[in-house]
Amino acid sequence: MSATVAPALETGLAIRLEGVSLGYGRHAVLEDLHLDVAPGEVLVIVGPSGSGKSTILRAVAGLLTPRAGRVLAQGVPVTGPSPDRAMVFQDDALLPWRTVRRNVELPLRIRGVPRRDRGPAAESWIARVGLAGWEDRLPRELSGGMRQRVQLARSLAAAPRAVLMDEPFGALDAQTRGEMQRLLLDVLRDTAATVVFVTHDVDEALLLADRVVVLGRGGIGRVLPVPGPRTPETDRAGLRARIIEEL
Ligand SMILES: Nc1ncnc2c1ncn2[C@@H]1O[C@H](COP(=O)(O)OP(=O)(O)OP(=O)(O)O)[C@@H](O)[C@H]1O
Repeated sequence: MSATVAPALETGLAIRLEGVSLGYGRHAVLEDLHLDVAPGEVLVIVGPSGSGKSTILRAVAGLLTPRAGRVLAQGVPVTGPSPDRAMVFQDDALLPWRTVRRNVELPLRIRGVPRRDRGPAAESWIARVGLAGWEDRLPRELSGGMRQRVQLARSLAAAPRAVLMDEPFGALDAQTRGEMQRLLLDVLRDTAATVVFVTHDVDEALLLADRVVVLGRGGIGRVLPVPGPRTPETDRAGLRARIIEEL
């Protein structure tokens, strides 16, 4: 009898900030942050411009080394970027000379997925974000909303264990933004990834989050659980008022 070993299911990353202080050169931005993000959780950091939201995300991504404390991913200190932690930016971060397909294939290549498997995997994600038929276009031929769809496909194609999203819909018009929020909720249902999402829009935070972290002038303020279900219809007026009070 041959024993078969089931492959380990990929789960979301547990992320922990342990007494983390962040800054640039002599400029201190945030001191002594403590935060736990559970595997598979959607944690949204909301705060005004300049409060340090992107700075926290950069530290989790491994793009900024803490001045003190540690960022841990699954208990292991983060020392640099990893394909396990995909980033999605507000600005279009696609490679302009690569087609949609070749942009989405990129993380698959980095992950070591064989060439023959990259195309089908990329195509399925491109279809998933509603861009079937656009595979061979260049980013400049797409609208801003379409480019963010490609970024979303690219970030999820290689099944990262965490997705770090920095105001990904900030530059979009209200209607496109609403479409992208619904798309994100939809695709996240099929992944186990932990999501850390940064926004200054309280309504966006309440729509997407399992928990909202309020980043105010004194650093991390309250961490508030958001009641489900995650639909635009759920009334979260009381919570909204509390968050705005904290900001
Ligand atoms: N590369 C950098 N060098 C020096 N200072 C920086 C750098 N990036 C950000 N800062 C400073 O760090 C602070 C926090 O910036 P950060 O971009 O994290 O804020 P934010 O909350 O994401 O703001 P926004 O919503 O406007 O993007 C600000 O005072 C900013 O000027």
